[in-house]
Amino acid sequence: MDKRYAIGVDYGTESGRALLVDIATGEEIATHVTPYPHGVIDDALPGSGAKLGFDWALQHPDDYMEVLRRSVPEVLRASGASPDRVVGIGIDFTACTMMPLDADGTPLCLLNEWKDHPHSWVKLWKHHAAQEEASRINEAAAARGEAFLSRYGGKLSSEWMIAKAWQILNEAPEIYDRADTLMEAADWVVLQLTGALARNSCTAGYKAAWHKRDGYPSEAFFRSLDPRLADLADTKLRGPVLPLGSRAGGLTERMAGMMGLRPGTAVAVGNIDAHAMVPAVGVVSPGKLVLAMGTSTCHLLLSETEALAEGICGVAEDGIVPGYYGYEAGQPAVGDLFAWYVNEAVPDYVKRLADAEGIGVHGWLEREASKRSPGESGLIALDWWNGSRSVLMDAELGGAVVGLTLQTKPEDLYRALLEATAFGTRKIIETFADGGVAIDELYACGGLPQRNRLLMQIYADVTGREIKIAASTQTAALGAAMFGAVAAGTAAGGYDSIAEASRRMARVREESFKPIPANVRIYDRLYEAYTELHDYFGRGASEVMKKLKRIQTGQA
Ligand SMILES: Nc1ncnc2c1ncn2[C@@H]1O[C@H](COP(=O)(O)OP(=O)(O)O)[C@@H](O)[C@H]1O
Ligand SMILES: O=C(CO)[C@@H](O)[C@@H](O)COP(=O)(O)O
Repeated sequence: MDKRYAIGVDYGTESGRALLVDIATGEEIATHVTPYPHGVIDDALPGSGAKLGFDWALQHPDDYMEVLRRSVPEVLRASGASPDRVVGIGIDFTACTMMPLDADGTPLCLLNEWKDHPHSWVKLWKHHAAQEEASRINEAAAARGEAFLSRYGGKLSSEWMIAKAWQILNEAPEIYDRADTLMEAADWVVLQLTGALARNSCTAGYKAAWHKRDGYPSEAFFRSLDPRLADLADTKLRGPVLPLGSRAGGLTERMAGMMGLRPGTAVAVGNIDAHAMVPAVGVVSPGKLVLAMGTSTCHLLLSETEALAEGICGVAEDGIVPGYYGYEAGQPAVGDLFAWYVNEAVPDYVKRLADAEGIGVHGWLEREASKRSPGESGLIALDWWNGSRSVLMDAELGGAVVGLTLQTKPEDLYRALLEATAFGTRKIIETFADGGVAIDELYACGGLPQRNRLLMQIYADVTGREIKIAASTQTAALGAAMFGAVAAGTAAGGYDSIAEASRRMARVREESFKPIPANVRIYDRLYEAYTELHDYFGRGASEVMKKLKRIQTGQA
């Protein structure tokens, strides 16, 4: 029988990758990565050099097109697959990564008139400069007893659509007025591919407070924030919201020509990167927590019921796999935290030793830290280098390391940072359980599980649970490809459900990480210390982290 393929395009924080997959077996035939030419723009705008404010993070929309221009033709070339055999294409994206568009769907930052204004650019998920708006949204929603708030653990994040939209309105009303729509980058790329405006239920549900039955928050709520926001849902956020796996449309002639694919090839609605990974590790039923571990970690879980637990970032019906409530929690700095240490704080001698051995700084630190046993360093750290996105949901919190002495070594600190992220994950698991959301099994995917064995053993020891690892090293792109096959449907050579696609295409590795009882006992005690610090700095006993932030940003 002739082979059939799907292409998944995964848009990460620093780069995008295309993956061509055999849909009968899940075999990954070819992959290609395109680093974003402009990277993360957090200092000054390209072109004008206009300086950006504190906590800003932008991207260039043409970088997303560059991934399609380079990586898709490259996977076709490398695989030798005929475009006729590609049944569907799906994409996944970081989120909320959003931008203002004009009526033609052109990002305002690509128009001469607006290109020098920071608010016309794509705001990346980790743009944290809308915290003031987020705090006011949360106060207003709590005061009005808005039902949507409890679906987001009691707080909407500064990373999300409404806070970012309001920041644009507050700081650049002329850009807000000029924007015909505000759109997730995931939906914008689908719009480019198909010409169809089709928002997806995943980003809408998790990032724009949209609900399958109730829609967006009410006009009255938006009006209570600011009368100018009253019609936000009907104007800037308008457009159909379609369930995951829906066919947004077919590839336009122009895009098909650009990528070397067949016009009309099915294109799935967009998806969030972490959420796309769930079916790609074979998880399409409740009780299995998926840790999508990369720059950040997202924790994803399916459930038959809607429980409004404290630890969640969001719960959305059909938000991950249609037919279930999907829960999301997250830690916004994990790989990024380790990267910070390696890039900003590791002494030169470590770099020299690692270079001499040709093993890379992470590899050297992992090896040396593995020689330590739990608790030996006397250190404990809080993992909030990029704020807290779950349980506390507070972007103004910062990191901390307690127990430093003159004997502390770089590998001790590195290990303390790995452990801090594991404690943060345990805190999320326990908060879910306390809120009535059962977790029976742990699965890990993303870039980190294959890169750092010590990290995964620490996670098994700290959580006291076995951790199964995805067989695929590009789980998000694989998930996106699966949704591409579902968008095609069996009639066009794909699948009719993501559960079926997952059964055929997803696998976990034979090897898993199992807890070591002696380590579990020590980590139980260290976790008590973590919880003490977590509650002290995070629940109001000490305002010192906020005080520092106020001094840093020049507030009273
Ligand atoms: N050996 C390692 N140990 C721990 N972290 C690592 C290691 N190698 C790379 N990283 C971190 O992994 C992150 C990238 O993860 P990846 O899943 O590839 O990217 P993304 O989340 O952007 O899709 C970076 O933050 C990097 O610092
Ligand atoms: O916020 C989400 C998912 O909800 C992610 O897109 C965001 O944390 C970015 O994830 P990465 O770690 O860069 O893949």
